[in-house]
This record gives sequence, C-alpha cells and structure tokens, in this order.
Amino acid sequence: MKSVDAHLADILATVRPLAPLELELERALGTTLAEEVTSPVPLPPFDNSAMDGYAVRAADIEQVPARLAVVDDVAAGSRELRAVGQGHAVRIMTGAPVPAGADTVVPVEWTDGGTVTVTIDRSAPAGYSIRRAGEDVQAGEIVLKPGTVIGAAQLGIIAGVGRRRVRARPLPRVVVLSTGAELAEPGTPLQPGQIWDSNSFTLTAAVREAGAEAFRATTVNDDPATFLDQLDAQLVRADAVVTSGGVSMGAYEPVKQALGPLGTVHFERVAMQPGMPQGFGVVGEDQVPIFALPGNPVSSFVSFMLFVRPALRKMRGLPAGFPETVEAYVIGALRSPAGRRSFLRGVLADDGTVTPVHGQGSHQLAALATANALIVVPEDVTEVPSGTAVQVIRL
Ligand SMILES: Nc1nc2c(c(=O)[nH]1)N[C@H]1C(S)=C(S)[C@@H](COP(=O)(O)OP(=O)(O)OC[C@H]3O[C@@H](n4cnc5c(N)ncnc54)[C@H](O)[C@@H]3O)O[C@H]1N2
Ligand code: MOO
Repeated sequence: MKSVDAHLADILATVRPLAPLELELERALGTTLAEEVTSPVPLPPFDNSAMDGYAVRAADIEQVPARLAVVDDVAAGSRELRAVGQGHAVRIMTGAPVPAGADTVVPVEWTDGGTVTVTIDRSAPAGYSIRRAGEDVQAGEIVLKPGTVIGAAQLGIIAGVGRRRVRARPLPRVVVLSTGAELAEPGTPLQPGQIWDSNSFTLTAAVREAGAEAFRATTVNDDPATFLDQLDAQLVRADAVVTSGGVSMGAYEPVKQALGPLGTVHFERVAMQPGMPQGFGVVGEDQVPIFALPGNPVSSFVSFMLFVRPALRKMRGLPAGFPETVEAYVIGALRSPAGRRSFLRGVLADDGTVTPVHGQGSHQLAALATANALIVVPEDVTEVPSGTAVQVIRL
C-alpha cells in the first residue's frame, strides 16, 4: 500500500499554482496577491481633523475661556480654505483638511458650539486632533506583499491606495461530481435502495471553506460513459475536479472504469483509515487535476482534508503540506489497523483533551458532524490507551 505521505507528495508535485490575473477588486476577495502593492501618495494625503470641532491657533487658547471669531466652515471634501488668523476659528469636521494658520483642533464638546463666535473652555496643545499626512503610509511605501491572501482589510487598503484592479492568483474553480446509481437528490422522496446524496454538498462546502470556488455538477449514475460525458462538459470551467464514489473493487465503479484506461489517473490503495481507495491524476487537454475520492461519506471528507485541501492551497500559491496538528490527550482508548494511519473523529476541548465520537464507521456521517477534529494514529500503532498524548487535526 502507498503511504499517506507519498500520495500527498505525488499530488503536490503535480498541481501548480494558478497563473496570476488582473482582477477587478470586486473579484479579488480570497485571492492571493501576486505583486507588491505600493501607495502612490502619502496616506492620509493631507493633514486633516480627527474630530468635529474648531481649527484654531494653540496660542489663542492658552488662556481659557477664549472667545474667537468663526470665519469659515470646512467639511470633509472642502477645497477652498480660508487661513486661520490670530483670534480666528474655523468650524471643522472629521476628515476635513486643516486650514493654513491653524495648528490645533478643539473638539466641539469643549466649546459653546457657536457659529459666529465661539467660546472655548479648554486649552489644547499644538497638533491636537490633527492626523498628519503620511501618518499611515508614506508615498511609495509597500502596503501588501506578494503571497498575501486578500481579505476584507487587504481589499480595503488596495482600494485605499487608489487601485481598481490587482494582480492576484484567482480562486481555483473546482467541479464536484458525485457518482452512484443509489443517489437521490435531497428534497425528493427516497425510492427503495436509495440514499440522499450528501457527498456533493459536503465536498462543495469543503472546497469553499478551503478558499476556492465550487460548482456542484449533476450527480451521475454508475455508467462510465455517462460519467465521462459529464466530466467532459464540466472540464471547461474547472481548475480541478473532485469526484466521489466508484473507485473501489465492485462490479460498477464508473470513475475507475472511465478514468483508469486513460493512463493519466492512477487508482491506488493508500495506507489510511478511512479513505483507503484513492484515485488521482490529470484529465483533458489542460491536464486538469482530478481527485477521485471514495464514496463513503467520512472517507471522502477525510480524503478531502488530507489531499485536496493542501492541493488547493498550492494552486492558490500558498505554502502547502500535511495539515497542521496540535497535541491533545485522548479521553478513551483507541484502536487502529496495523500498517495504516487512522484519522478518528473526535471532539477537541479547550482543556487540551480530545474525546473520540461514538460511531467511527466510514459511513457514519452524523458522528462526523459532531466532531471538530481528526485524531491521527500512526501506522505502527494499533492501540492507544486513554490519557495518551496524540496529534490532532482541527476541522
Ligand atoms: N471488496 C472491497 N470492497 C470495498 C473495499 C475494498 O477494498 N474491497 N473498500 C471499501 C472502502 S474502504 C471504501 S471507502 C469504499 C469506497 O467505495 P467507492 O468509492 O467505490 O464508493 P461507492 O461504492 O460508490 O460508495 C460507497 C458507500 O458510500 C455511499 N455513497 C457514495 N456516494 C455517496 C454520496 N454522494 N452521498 C452519500 N453517500 C454516498 C454509497 O452508498 C456506499 O454506501 O468501498 C468499500 N468496499
Ligand atoms: O477507505 Mo474506506 O474509507 O475505509 O471506508
């Protein structure tokens, strides 16, 4: 059997980071920056007020109360400014440029709020409530580096330096395709022998949680030709394909039967539990990576976490490898098959303990849904006594 590490290494050696594109800001959320973003101007671009109040000369309010003539009103966005002379005040709003002559801003709360004359009750030192030009960013300064994932705040600063587009690696587009003649669409009645298709929903959601775009294709039955037709139709919009089902040893294994003969997709037994039968390779002219995951719901989910998620990270241009683990103390004894790495479902608590959930079968999706962690039991360990320190992957 192939080791988990060897299978992941093969996958990571095959998938490539997506080529960067010029993306409109509206389409850039979650993408990975592929350039240095610099600011063409200082930010803020000009000295401006941090408060609603009065721009004055600090020297004029050393003695308080002080009564000053209000000579102008400046709102944010004002362009024509009157200078503040001795004994003058200008009513100013937050974000408005500080007029020449003024060296401090007194908040309106320290005044009588007058519009012809104003009485100021408290002194303020020079520079008070003034946000200086360049205090956030100097002109030419780098604000974001390549490899940064663009979240809300990053998108904000890209717009904040005046950019409409940005060079970034796009979200991988992933087609999810479930196979199985027994599958019924949720929301429709079950016929005898049928189950509702859950994998395509799990996998589509997992793709999105992994920072990629997901398309759920129509489920196909157990016919390899139908599977190939559907795959062909979907490939145009796919940077990667994830299928579930049809990869083991049965008489009707559409994914294996359709892809095996291509020679570019390999079906192997990986030394893990769950998720032993795995297919991986490339399809189509563009050599689109395809992950043929086993159909058991827990197996396909665990396979996704171990193999597809790291591959999507690499496609996004991010560091990728075996999922990060943390140490925890297991409450309850564990068993694991010899020679296979187990990924048992557990609940990781704040106190550093992890409790295996009831129901460790690879069909027990409800048990998986109560878990928040995978407990990793190495290949050479078959029994783990309660209280042992184990490695855990957070979900
Ligand atoms: N003789 C052998 N039989 C099996 C082996 C083996 O080595 N020798 N391996 C077992 C293991 S381990 C796994 S995992 C499964 C993998 O099977 P397939 O990938 O071929 O998947 P299916 O046979 O289509 O389905 C397995 C199971 O999962 C249910 N399923 C499938 N798709 C969905 C879906 N979209 N939503 C919900 N549930 C789904 C399906 O009904 C089956 O119960 O093979 C074992 N057998
Ligand atoms: O690989 Mo299967 O996942 O053991 O049920």
